[in-house]
Amino acid sequence: MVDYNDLKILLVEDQNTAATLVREQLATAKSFRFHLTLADRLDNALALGRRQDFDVALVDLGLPDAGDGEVFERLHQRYPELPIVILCDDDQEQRAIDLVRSGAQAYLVKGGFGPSSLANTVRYAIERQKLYKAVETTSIQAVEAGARLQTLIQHYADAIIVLDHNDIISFANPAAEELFGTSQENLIGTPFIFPLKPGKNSEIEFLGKGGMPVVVEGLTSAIEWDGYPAQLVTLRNITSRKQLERKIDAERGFLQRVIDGVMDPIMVTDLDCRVRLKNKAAGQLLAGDPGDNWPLRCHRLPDRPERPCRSGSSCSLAEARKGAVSRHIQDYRLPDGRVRHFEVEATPLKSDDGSIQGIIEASRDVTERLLAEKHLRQNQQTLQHLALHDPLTDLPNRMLFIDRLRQALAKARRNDRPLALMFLDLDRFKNVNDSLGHSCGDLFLQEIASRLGGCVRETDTVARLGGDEFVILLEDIHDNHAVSRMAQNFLNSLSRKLQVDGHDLYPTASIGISLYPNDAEDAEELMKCADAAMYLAKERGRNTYQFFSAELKSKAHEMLTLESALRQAIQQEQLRVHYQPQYSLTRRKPVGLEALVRWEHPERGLISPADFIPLAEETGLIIPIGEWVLRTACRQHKKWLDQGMRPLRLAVNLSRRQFRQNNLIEMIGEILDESGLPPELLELEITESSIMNDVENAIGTMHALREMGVHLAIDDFGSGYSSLSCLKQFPISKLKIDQSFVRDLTSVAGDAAITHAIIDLARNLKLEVVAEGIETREQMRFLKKNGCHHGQGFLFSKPLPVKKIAVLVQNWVPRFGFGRRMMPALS
Ligand SMILES: Nc1nc2c(ncn2[C@@H]2O[C@H](COP(=O)(O)O[C@H]3[C@@H](O)[C@H](n4cnc5c(=O)[nH]c(N)nc54)O[C@@H]3COP(=O)(O)O)[C@@H](O)[C@H]2O)c(=O)[nH]1
Repeated sequence: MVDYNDLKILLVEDQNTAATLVREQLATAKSFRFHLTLADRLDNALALGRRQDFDVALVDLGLPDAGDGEVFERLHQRYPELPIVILCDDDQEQRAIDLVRSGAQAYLVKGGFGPSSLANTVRYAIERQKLYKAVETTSIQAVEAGARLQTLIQHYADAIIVLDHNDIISFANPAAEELFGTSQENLIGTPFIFPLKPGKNSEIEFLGKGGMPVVVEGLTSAIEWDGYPAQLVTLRNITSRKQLERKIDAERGFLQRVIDGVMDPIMVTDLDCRVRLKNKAAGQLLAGDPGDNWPLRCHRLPDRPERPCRSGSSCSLAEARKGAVSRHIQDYRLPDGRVRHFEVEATPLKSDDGSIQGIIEASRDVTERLLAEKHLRQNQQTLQHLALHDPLTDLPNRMLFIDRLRQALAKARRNDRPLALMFLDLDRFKNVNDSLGHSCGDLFLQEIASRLGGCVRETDTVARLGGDEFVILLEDIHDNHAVSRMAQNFLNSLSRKLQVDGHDLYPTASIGISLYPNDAEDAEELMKCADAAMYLAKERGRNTYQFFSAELKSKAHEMLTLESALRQAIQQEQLRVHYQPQYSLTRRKPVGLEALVRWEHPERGLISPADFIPLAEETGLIIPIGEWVLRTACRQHKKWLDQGMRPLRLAVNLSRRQFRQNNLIEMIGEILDESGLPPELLELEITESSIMNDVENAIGTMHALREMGVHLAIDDFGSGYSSLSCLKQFPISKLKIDQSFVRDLTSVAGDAAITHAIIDLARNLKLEVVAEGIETREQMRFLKKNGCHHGQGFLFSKPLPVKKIAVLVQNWVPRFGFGRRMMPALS
């Protein structure tokens, strides 16, 4: 700061007079107070300037050690901010003016100024220097700012272009050169042809350097340039960004096409339930889908517009937030109004850091599947019902009954309560079936089922085991009297008149009763006891009921013991086959042999098949026993043939169970093959009841056997219920008159008449006829006289073991009235 109260003035003057004059004039002027320092040489002046800061210097042009103007130049050079006033002579004025142009602030011509003009000039010089300094500082700053702006523009990444009012480029920065691939000189003066909207971002695409497509984002704004209105255009190269965007778009498009190709709806929602991505199928699902306006709220919105989502356990988002995959069934109402069921699998959408961003929902229309499953369930229920119920009466079948019985037993055991089981068998139901036909039989059984159902409490169970067998489970019974009353109720209810197909029927039944815990403790035993009691009821005249008794118990026990002994007998080969000859009553010679099984018990001796065959039939043991008998007899007979015995017909019994055996035909074929016995020498005896049980299947089996060449005979004929119309269809070759008729044919007129009728029937049907159980000559004569072809019985021979029968057959001599000589029977 200049202090005019203590102005420091350097006077550079070599002449004392002139110096004194200056001092005096300054003092006289009194314009300011000053301190004057005199330097008479340039060296001094420069040295003084170094030691002290002067406010102003008055400099004489000529000094002894410096030439014209040199003083100013050196001083100004050394102290450029020091204001200098040149003191010159008249002839030096031009030189002084030059020096003012070179930086001096003012000049005074010696002798030409007074005190005030000197003081004013000093003050003027100081102030001018200050002003100059200020201007200089401002200029420098302006220049620096301009330079910085220039640098920015030069290095700015975006192209900057200035267009004049004719859209001619008047300025372009290096980035513009780079963008357009040409120099600034070329650009300037060139028209700018791209359309840009003022104040708005516009995208322009053109071919840049090397013909490569370039995309720029341009913005234009109005400016003043060199005093004229102009447009400032900035262009940002967004080619890479665009390429990236296009790549992303392409990938997104690809992804979209891929998921659009998936027929099932796929949807990605964010945590705000907004749909971020969806495929075509999902779009079609969303009723009211705003199309391009998506992302829309989550798919549940159409249902519940007031809430973003049906939260709760079924909400996929709730599960996804926990990071779990969830599956649920979701109903969608399609735009056409139909409601379809979708199985939605919701998987959490995770970001790279594992945080959950949203949810991926893949849905599948399972409407048809659910429908099919529903039908399947219904079918299964139906099947299950069918599996557990009797199709004719809709009563529980054996399987369900046993299950209920077991449950009831468990309950009875827990509660320490007795229960009763009734085994009910209709009396002579077979007659109904045979005489009125199966459809009437079915109606009959349905009515019986309904009557039985009407007699029981809800807690009791009535079931049909098959055929004419029913079982009834009575729970929570109080005493035997109550059970008796119930049994009598059943009998009473059944015995009411029943009309079937115009026929009046009066059904009766035999009921066997077993009690828990008195008779047995498990289901199977209870059933056996009731069954045994039912047989007793049958024996005692039918249409009655019987409780299981101790006597029956011991009989049942006996049967059990027999069963296990019979099993052992098979294993230990205690069975034997005996043979009984069959004779031609006219030709008086053996025509056949019947194979009959025997059980050679180690302790009890020979046991009759009548004692074990029924049990074997009941337990199924008849299957291995029957096969063994057939195999043994066929082998034996072949052996006899090989030994030269005359070919006789071998008769083997086929039980009811064997006859229904699945592999019967294969088994017989295999035995014939294996034994080598000609099939025409084998005759299978089938009882009437075996055939009549299931006539249709029986006929099929018989035909198959006939085709093999095997002969068939109906055993015990007359004791069953063969319908004559059926008989015609049977491919049989023989009827065997039941021995019950033969036994009394000479004494009971009815038996003789039946026997006669059977023989006539056989003749009419062109069948052979054989009478069994012939014990007397009278019987034989009667039969022979009435045209019976063959006979079998103790009169000729009892069934004999292998060795004896062979002797008998080989040494056969007619007797017993066949011939003249009478011989005792060989047995
Ligand atoms: N499924 C099979 N059943 C068989 C088999 N072996 C025998 N049986 C059947 O057992 C029942 C009893 O047989 P069995 O004690 O052998 O009695 C037979 C003869 O001994 C007996 N018979 C023969 N002649 C007379 C006689 O003059 N008087 C008289 N009281 N009995 C006599 O008849 C039985 C033969 O019967 P059938 O078979 O009907 O011709 C019996 O039902 C056998 O069928 C076998 O291996 N499998």
